[in-house]
Amino acid sequence: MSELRIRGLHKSFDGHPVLHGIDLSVERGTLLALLGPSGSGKTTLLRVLCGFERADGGTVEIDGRRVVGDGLHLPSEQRRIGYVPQEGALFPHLSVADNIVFGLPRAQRRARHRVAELLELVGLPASFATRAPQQLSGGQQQRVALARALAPAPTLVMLDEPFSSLDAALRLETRQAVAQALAAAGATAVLVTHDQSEALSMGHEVAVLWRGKLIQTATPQTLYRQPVTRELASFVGEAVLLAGDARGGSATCELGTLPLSVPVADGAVDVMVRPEQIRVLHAHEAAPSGAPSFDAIVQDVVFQGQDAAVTLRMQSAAHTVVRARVPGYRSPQPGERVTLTVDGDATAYPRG
Ligand SMILES: Nc1ncnc2c1ncn2[C@@H]1O[C@H](COP(=O)(O)OP(=O)(O)OP(=O)(O)O)[C@@H](O)[C@H]1O
Repeated sequence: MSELRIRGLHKSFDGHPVLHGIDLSVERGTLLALLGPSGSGKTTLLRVLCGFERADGGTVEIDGRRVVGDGLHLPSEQRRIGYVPQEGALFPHLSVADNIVFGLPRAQRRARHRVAELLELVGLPASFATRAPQQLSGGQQQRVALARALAPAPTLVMLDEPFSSLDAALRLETRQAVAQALAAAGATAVLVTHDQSEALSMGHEVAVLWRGKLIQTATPQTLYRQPVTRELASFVGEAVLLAGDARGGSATCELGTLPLSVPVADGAVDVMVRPEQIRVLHAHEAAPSGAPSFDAIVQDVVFQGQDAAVTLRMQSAAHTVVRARVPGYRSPQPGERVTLTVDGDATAYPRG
């Protein structure tokens, strides 16, 4: 059953449309990542759902109850939404425990209702209850913000770029802790982010907002492997795009004839593969039997430890330049002659 159901939602500011007819459902107990570039309307959608902004049209239902539609605009406090903002969300003059119970009825506040249980849920020791927020790291503060959002047992939890102020190592650790806490609480959640790796790693589903429209809602795997537009392919990861010709469920391009994950009409296409699908074989290595292979010269290597980004000039008539991503320990040298093969399916976008 859908915990959140949005139909035909519109919102404009000063006559400029920001959300155009959004349709979206989030199933109970799942985490939906709402991904989009800056200015695509993510925050506006979140603010309309929370009741901080009025929609111009459309409907919103939370747990089967209409909160927006036909002139209805239920106040935020009646929507049973837990909200985790970007940063600075905790009251500095209150202890961790007082922050957690802040939104609860007075009697529960006094009884420090479920503080130890909620701290445990977000992976923090019970002894943190008496600390001041300033005595916690940024990631720990965001976990307390989540505990506070979960305290009133909301129907829906909204997280607005909650990791953006954390450094890389803390971000990974906090993401994991938050995902585990949401799953353990059985929460239905919407995570707003412009970070594709965050959306792909945390979302059960990812919805992509592009210039105020939802252009694709899919599992992380499908979104990454079969993005619906070339622009989206480049936004959710690195994309290698080559001119080609589609015929009978395959496409032929400078990297050979590749099976298509989704068939398209025969004709001129742009073929998309991911850089990690391009295997770079050193001169002494043989291509897997039967696999077409292509000569190339390494132009540039950016070594990043775990892996390396390799720019290659193909030794075909067009001398096309492609980018591959290889494991760091297999990183080739600039100027090296190599052989390329491609693993897996491609995605094609009809031209014209
Ligand atoms: N209160 C407002 N008044 C006028 N225009 C607004 C208002 N709020 C947002 N906008 C405009 O709506 C568009 C979408 O903004 P929004 O903040 O929703 O995007 P976003 O995807 O959350 O971006 P970011 O990732 O940068 O936060 C922008 O063009 C913005 O200027």
